[in-house]
Amino acid sequence: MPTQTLRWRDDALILLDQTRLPEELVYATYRHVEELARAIEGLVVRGAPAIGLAAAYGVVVGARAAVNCAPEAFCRRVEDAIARLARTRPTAVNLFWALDQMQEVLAANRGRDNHAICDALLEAAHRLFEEDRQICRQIGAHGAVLLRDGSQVITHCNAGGLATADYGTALGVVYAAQEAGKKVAVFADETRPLLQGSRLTAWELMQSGIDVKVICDNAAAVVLRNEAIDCCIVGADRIAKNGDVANKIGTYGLAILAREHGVPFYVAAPVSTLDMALASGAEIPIEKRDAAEIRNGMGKPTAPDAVPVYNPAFDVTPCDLVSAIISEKGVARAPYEPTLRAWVEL
Ligand SMILES: CSC[C@H]1O[C@H](OP(=O)(O)O)[C@H](O)[C@@H]1O
Repeated sequence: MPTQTLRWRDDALILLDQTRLPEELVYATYRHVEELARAIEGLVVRGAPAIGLAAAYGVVVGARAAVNCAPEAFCRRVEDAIARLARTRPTAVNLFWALDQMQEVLAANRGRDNHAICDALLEAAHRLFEEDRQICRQIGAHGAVLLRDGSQVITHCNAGGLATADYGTALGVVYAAQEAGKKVAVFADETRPLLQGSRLTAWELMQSGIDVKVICDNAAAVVLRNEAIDCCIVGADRIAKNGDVANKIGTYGLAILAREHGVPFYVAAPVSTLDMALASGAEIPIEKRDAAEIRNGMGKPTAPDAVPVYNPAFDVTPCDLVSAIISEKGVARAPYEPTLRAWVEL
């Protein structure tokens, strides 16, 4: 993964602007919480782990902007930053998990001077970033054993280095298999309406020299029918304790197609994507996004401008369609709850 999704430099958060890919490699600098919040809402940075990391650094941005306030006002401003970042996107639980980590650091350092609190918050954000890099590689290692040399896989959306600190979750499995000497060919669903597959996954895999073909989302059925597909592998934004998986819209349909064709359907995600407070996927909040994303697909009219639109950004794949869940702790198979609980408690 030759480019960095996000990095902290000169007291600011630098984001690769993923809305400009694949045509342009543009980095943007964020020193204000509101600007960063809008960047998360606009998918400048996207992908469950990357959203969490951007928000963690966003708390540091907010703290530094308030460092000259009186202590109580400073802490209020930091908590306001956390609250604003928590309102950006509702589905990826990693966002709330990361913000909770930052809230704990603030609470543990109350009473210290503002600069010391800023330093503690920055140290925590860096720790989360480095942990994510390691976790993605652990997920990759666990998942790579599921792929044979010469595997053909279908992915959906982008769960690669662009969705994480780097390396990725679903694509991390592909990278790890390739590093283990196994040749892997990827069919990347374009993933309407925002085309994270054709714009981001294809770009990322080509940068890494991995065999990739882009397919229309509605071609996945015939690819599963006509090609020797070994598995489907996707990321996740939130996994309920029974193993139901919220992921990019279209994932549920791909899982049904995989089952119809007798192809394993794997989900790769860090433990921070588990939401053990939810009994099932029915309780996962699904982000509804603006109609313009469908009416003006990536910038040009593709539907009447007054046509009503239904644009859920995610769907839920029932656990019975999931062949295995791969995390940094290992590979879980149904029934999922006991293993997921052990992963969270380990
Ligand atoms: C590694 S999690 C990536 C996950 O996030 C994507 O959603 P979005 O691009 O809207 O942030 C998609 O659901 C991916 O599977």
